[in-house]
Amino acid sequence: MMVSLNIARSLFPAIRGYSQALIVDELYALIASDSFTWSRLLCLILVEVFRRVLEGSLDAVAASNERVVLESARFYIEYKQMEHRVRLDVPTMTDPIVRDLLQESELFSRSFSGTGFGFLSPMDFLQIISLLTEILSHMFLIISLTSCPSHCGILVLSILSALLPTILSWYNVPTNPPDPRTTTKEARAADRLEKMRNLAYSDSYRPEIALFGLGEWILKSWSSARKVILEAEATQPYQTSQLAQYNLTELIYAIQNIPLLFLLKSSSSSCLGSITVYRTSIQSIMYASRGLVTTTRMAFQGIFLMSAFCASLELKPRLQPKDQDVIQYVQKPGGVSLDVRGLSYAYPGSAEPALKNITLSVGAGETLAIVGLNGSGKSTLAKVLLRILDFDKGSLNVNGVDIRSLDPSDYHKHTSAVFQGFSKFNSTVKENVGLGNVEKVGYRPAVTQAVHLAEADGLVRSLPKGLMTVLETPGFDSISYPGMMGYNHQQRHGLSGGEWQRIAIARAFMRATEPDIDLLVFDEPTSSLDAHAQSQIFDTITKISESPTGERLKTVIFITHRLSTARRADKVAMMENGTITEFGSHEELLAKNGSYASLYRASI
Ligand SMILES: Nc1ncnc2c1ncn2[C@@H]1O[C@H](COP(=O)(O)OP(=O)(O)OP(=O)(O)O)[C@@H](O)[C@H]1O
Repeated sequence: MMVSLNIARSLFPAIRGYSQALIVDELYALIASDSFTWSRLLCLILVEVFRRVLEGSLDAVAASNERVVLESARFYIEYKQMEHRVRLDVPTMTDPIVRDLLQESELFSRSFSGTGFGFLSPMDFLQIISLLTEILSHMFLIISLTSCPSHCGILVLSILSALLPTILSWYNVPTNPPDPRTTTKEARAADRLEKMRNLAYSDSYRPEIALFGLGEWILKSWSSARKVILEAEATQPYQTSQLAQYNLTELIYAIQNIPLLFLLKSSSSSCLGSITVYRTSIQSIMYASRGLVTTTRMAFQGIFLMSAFCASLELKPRLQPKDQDVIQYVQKPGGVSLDVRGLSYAYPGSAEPALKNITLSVGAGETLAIVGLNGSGKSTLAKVLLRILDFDKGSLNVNGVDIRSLDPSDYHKHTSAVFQGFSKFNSTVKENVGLGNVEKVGYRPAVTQAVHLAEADGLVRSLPKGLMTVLETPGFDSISYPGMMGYNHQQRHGLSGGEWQRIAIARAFMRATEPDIDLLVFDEPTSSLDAHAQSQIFDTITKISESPTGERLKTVIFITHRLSTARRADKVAMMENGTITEFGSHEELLAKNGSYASLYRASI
C-alpha cells in the first residue's frame, strides 16, 4: 500500500504542471483570442480544485500510512537489538569486532528514528521508486510536447540539458556550492569541544574539577577546539565565493532554454501553457535525477548497515554451550561444590595472563576467603567462578559437571553476588535493592527484609522518601524531557560509598535467602564499612548460608583485604601475581609462616 501510495503521489507534480498549463492556455485565450469559453475555464478550474483536494487527501493518507509502517519497523528493529544486547555476555561484548558490528547495527536502528546520520533513511528505496516515477511522468509530458518527428533533436537536447547537472556531478564538477566537508582535525576538535562542555556542565565531575583545579584547563581546551571550528566555519563563505566562479547552475539554466527556443520557433501550436509545463518538467527532471543519485548512494549505505544489523542478530553469547552439549544444573544439598584444575586466563589483548595455573577445590557448604595484593587476580577468579568470564586453559567443574556445559543463565539462577564495581542504578532505593530478585522487585516486604539483613534500615529511614527515594548516580546525568521539569533533579539523593555498599549487599541478599541459591560471592563487600558494620554483615552472611540448626546450605566465597575476616572462612586462598601460592585454613597458613602470615600480621 505504501509503495502504491508513493507512486501515485509522485505522479502528481506532472499532473499538476499539465493541469496548470491548461488553465494558463485558457486564460491566454481569454486575453489574446476569441476562442475562449467560460464553461471550459470553469471546468478546468474545478478539475484543478479537485486535483488539489485529491492530492492533499492522498498526501495525508500516505503520510499517516508511512508513519505507521515506520513506527512498527522501528519498534521491531529496536526490540530485536535490545533483545540481543541483553543476551550477549561479557566475553562477546569485549571483542572489538563485535563492538564495531554492534555500533553499525545501532546506526541502522537509529536511522529509523531520524537520530542517526541524519541523511540515511530506510525509506530510501521507496524514495527511489517515487523519484523514478516522477522523472518518467515528466519525461512523458516533454515527449508529448515534442511528439512530431522534427522535434526529435529538441527532445534529446531537452533531456540532456535536464540531466546535465547530474552527469557533471559524476565528474566532480560543482554545479551548486558544495556541502561543507569536515576534516579529521575539525572532527577531533568537535569531539573535544563536546567532551569539555560535558565536563563543565555535568555535576558529577564537579568535585574532581575543583580538587584538581581543572577549570582553567577545561576552558583552554574548549577555547582552542572552538577556535578550530570557528576557523573552519570562517573559511566556508570564502570557499563558496571562490567556487561561485565555477558554479555552472546559471549556465545550465541558460542551456535548458535553448530547446525551448527551438520548440517555440518550430511549433505553431506552442503556447504559454505548454512553455510553462515544459520548463517546469525540465527543472523537475533535473532536481529529481540529482535526488535519485543521492538517494541511491544513501540506499547503498543503508544496505551496508542493514547487513551489519542482520549479522549482529546472528551473534551468539560465547559462554553459551551448543544446545546438544547443555547439561542442566542439578542442585545438591549443602550448596555448590567447585573444583578448579590448572586454570589460566588472559584478558583479550593482554600479554600477561590475569590467572595462571589456578588449582583449588571448595566443597558444598564451605566458605572460601580469597586474599592477596592489589592486581593479584582475585576479582578475575571470582568472575570466572561465576561464569561471567571464560578461561583459556584448565578445567572448572561445578557439582562435578564441566561449567562449560552449563547454560550460564541456568547457573546464575543459583548464585548471588556483590561485585567490586557493583551497579548504581539511577532509580529508587526499592528498585536498586529489589533488582537482586527481579520477580520480587515490586514486593515491598521482600525489599524491606533485604534492607534489614544489610543493616540498612536506618539509612532508608533517613532518606526523604524512604524506599521510594531516587538515588543520585555518579556519572549519570538523566535526560530531561518536556513535562519533566524539576522532576529529575528535586528528588535525587546522594549516598556515601559505605551507604551504596549496603544497598549492593541488600541487593545480593534479595536473592541470597532464596532456597535455589547455592553460591554466594562477595567481592570486598564491606571495604567501605566500619569494623562493627562489617562484623554484622558477615554474621548475616553466615546466618543466610546456614539452616537454623547450623546445617550448611550454601557455599560462600568472599574476597577481602581485611584479613581479620578471612579467619571466618573454612579455607583461605592466598593469591599472588595471578596464581594461588598458599591454600588451607587460616591456622594452617599462619603456621606456614609464608606470605599470608606476613600479610595477616601487617593487617592487624
Ligand atoms: N577488563 C580488564 N582488561 C584487561 N586487564 C584487566 C581487566 N580487569 C583486570 N585486569 C588485569 O587483571 C589483573 C588482575 O585484576 P583483578 O581485578 O582480578 O585483581 P584483584 O586482585 O581483584 O585486585 P584488587 O585487589 O585491586 O581488587 C590486573 O593486572 C588487572 O590489571
